[in-house]
Amino acid sequence: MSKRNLSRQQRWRIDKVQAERARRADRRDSRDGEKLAAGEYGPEQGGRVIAHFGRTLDVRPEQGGKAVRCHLRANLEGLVTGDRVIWRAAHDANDGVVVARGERDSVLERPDPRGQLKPVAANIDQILIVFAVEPAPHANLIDRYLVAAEATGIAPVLVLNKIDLLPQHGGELRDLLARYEALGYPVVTTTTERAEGLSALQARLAGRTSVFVGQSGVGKSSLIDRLLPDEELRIGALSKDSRKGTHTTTTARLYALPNPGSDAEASGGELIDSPGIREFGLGHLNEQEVAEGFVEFRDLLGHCRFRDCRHRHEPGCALLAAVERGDIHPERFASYRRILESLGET
Ligand SMILES: Nc1nc2c(ncn2[C@@H]2O[C@H](COP(=O)(O)OP(=O)(O)OP(=O)(O)O)[C@@H](O)[C@H]2O)c(=O)[nH]1
Ligand SMILES: [Zn+2]
Repeated sequence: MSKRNLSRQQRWRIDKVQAERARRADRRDSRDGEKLAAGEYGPEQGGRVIAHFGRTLDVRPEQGGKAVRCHLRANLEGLVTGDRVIWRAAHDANDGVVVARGERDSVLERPDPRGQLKPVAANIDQILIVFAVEPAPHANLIDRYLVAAEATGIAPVLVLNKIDLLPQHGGELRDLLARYEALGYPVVTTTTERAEGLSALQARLAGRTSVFVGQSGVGKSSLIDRLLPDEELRIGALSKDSRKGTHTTTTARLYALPNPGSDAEASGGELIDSPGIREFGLGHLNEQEVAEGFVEFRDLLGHCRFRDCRHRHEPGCALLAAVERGDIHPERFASYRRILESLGET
């Protein structure tokens, strides 16, 4: 539902709250400035944001150890979970201050209530699109997720869960998966019903930062519960002290996954999760971006006879010709058309 049409009074109240926040941040920042000048903070070190609550962040030190609650210098805006930062630990307390943000390899954005794209997480290596034997996926749904993932520039991976429910020969689902594998997408199968049911997924997660997306009921929570069995890990490995003030927000959190093997020190990979990340919309994409989200279209785009070809019935359309030849699967092309039709609906 859209919350874009805020009443004037609501707007005024929001502006007032924001102004008060900014004033508080300014006061805190001038205190930080004094403390920094007075040498009350240790040397600069690297870290990664594992959660954020407004201007307060939890930062995991690069060299390991518990996360530290930090605040931001006023000149730093828009930090998100997954960001790499430079920070300094306070000498006299169990907190710190973030002084700089590192370059981002990637950023995941979502529309805010006003419809503006806002970053929600950074430095993600792969988007795991979870679907399941039940509820059976519609090819169009997988394509929608793939197009949205392609638009972020982050590599998508397809995860078929609940393979314990798969009929003997795999049926239509196997054919569907083969189609996506032929397009170059990695496909991983999982089940939470068997001890080794997650090993292919764990291998895929190792050494990377991932997010899970997918329709309701496909088993995202079940998978994540199995990957992070330890409640302590889920809370984010904060020290008891800094956990006290933790707000119960729906902020994105970064979790270090335990290595399923015997070597506890090796990286099992990292996971960034929040309800806002799991839901995935296409509303902000235009026609060109949707077309580019179909990997097999890319080399053909720009080769239609008419420069403004919309790939409907135009003569000399490179996409339609590729469908004719069998180079583009008709169901993928139908998906493309259906996504275009749905663009204006949200
Ligand atoms: N048979 C079978 N059932 C599973 C498997 N994984 C999850 N389920 C069941 O599927 C149902 C939905 O799982 P959830 O983990 O809640 O799904 P979700 O994707 O997190 O759903 P939302 O929270 O609505 O987004 C639950 O009843 C799970 O027990 C599996 O591998 N095999
Ligand atoms: Zn065309």
